[in-house]
Amino acid sequence: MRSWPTPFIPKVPGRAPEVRVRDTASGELVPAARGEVVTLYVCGITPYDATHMGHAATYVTFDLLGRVLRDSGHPVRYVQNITDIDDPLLERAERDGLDWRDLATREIALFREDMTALAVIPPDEYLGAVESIPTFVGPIEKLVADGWAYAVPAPDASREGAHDVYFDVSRDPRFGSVSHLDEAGMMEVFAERGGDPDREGKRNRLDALLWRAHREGEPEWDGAGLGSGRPGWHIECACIALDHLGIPVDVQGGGTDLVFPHHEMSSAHGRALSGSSSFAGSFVHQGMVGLDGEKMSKSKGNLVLVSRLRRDGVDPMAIRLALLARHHAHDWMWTHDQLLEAQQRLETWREALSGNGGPVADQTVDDIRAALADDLDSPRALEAVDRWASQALSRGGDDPGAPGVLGRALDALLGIRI
Ligand SMILES: Nc1ncnc2c1ncn2[C@@H]1O[C@H](COS(=O)(=O)NC(=O)[C@@H](N)CS)[C@@H](O)[C@H]1O
Ligand SMILES: [Zn+2]
Repeated sequence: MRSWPTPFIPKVPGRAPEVRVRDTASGELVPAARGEVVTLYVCGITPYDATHMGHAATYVTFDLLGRVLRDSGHPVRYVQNITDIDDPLLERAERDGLDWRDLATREIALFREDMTALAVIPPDEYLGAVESIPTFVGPIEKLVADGWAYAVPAPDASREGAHDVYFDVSRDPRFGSVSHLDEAGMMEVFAERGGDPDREGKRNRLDALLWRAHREGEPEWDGAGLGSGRPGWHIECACIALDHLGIPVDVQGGGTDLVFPHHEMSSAHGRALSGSSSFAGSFVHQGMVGLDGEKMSKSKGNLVLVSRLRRDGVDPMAIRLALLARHHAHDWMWTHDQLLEAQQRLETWREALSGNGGPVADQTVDDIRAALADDLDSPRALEAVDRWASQALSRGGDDPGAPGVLGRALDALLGIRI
């Protein structure tokens, strides 16, 4: 699948320290890089209601990680999927009287535009689930052959004697090692996030769907020995990560609403397929962005869309700055005031950088690097720039090169083009 144009990334003298991130699985602050090249798998959108502020916060956060990793001397191999087939997409298409493929195409195009406007560096590989389905069939058959997965009769399938296929979570001794939820905690969110705990014939209520036999009116693909049907959600990310990056990946990224079941399950599937004892060196999660007291989500429909703000003439750099002003690890509420503050901050920075000199900026660049290398502490990075700008505006400065150095650092490290 086509991604979007890569923004120019200026060179900045020096380099960031080794980046450390808070790993959800261990709870520890760990180095994001475990070798020279860093492999990064970030879950992509399910293409409808794109691109709301929650999506944008997530992709800007992992864009920041990619930028500071490159700046610290690590090439990054970045892969992202698109869940362009799944129940929620089919349900939304149904609700809006659209063909699900048209809905996906329209929303992916909008997402590309928004990512481009927000100066998000595209993944090296951008894979749709639909185009990748042929690569899921073999691995699912292998999971069955190796005893990790089993068939459940599907009496409502369109073909007599058809079966769905489920992953047996009781076979995985490390199940729960990502979310650290107990069974009750898992059961609390499993159903609302795509699980089917009450499905007849499953060995364990938390077992996850790997392959769904064709039902009347649903799209279907050739599943070879699995029969005609379509893949489950979690196996998609496990297979794409395995095929395009290898398991373990260095970093698995996503929002905190993916910790369970999605990253727990894709980790279980990926470890079973690869034989690796871990799915990722670290799991990094973006806190939930809300609006008016509730998580911004499609089901609630309380969405602030990047494209709508852009259409109203809001500078995408102000949107990005508003997102960077909040630490990625915390949940937070989007307010219009935050956008106004970000616009004001951008104006102040632009004015301070427009002079033909300024205070020496080397320390400011070091402070930005140190903040981002410390679990992507973007609020602290922005405060360093605020200090330089207020000094430049109040006392001026005699370093003619300072605005250029700092302007390039803002672009390369924060993705903020002045
Ligand atoms: N309100 C929110 N705040 C922060 N991140 C969010 C919010 N809503 C969704 N996200 C994140 O945005 C990304 C895309 O979400 S999504 O469109 O629902 N798609 C999916 O979760 C799957 N396609 C992942 S394979 C996910 O990482 C999700 O955790
Ligand atoms: Zn995913």
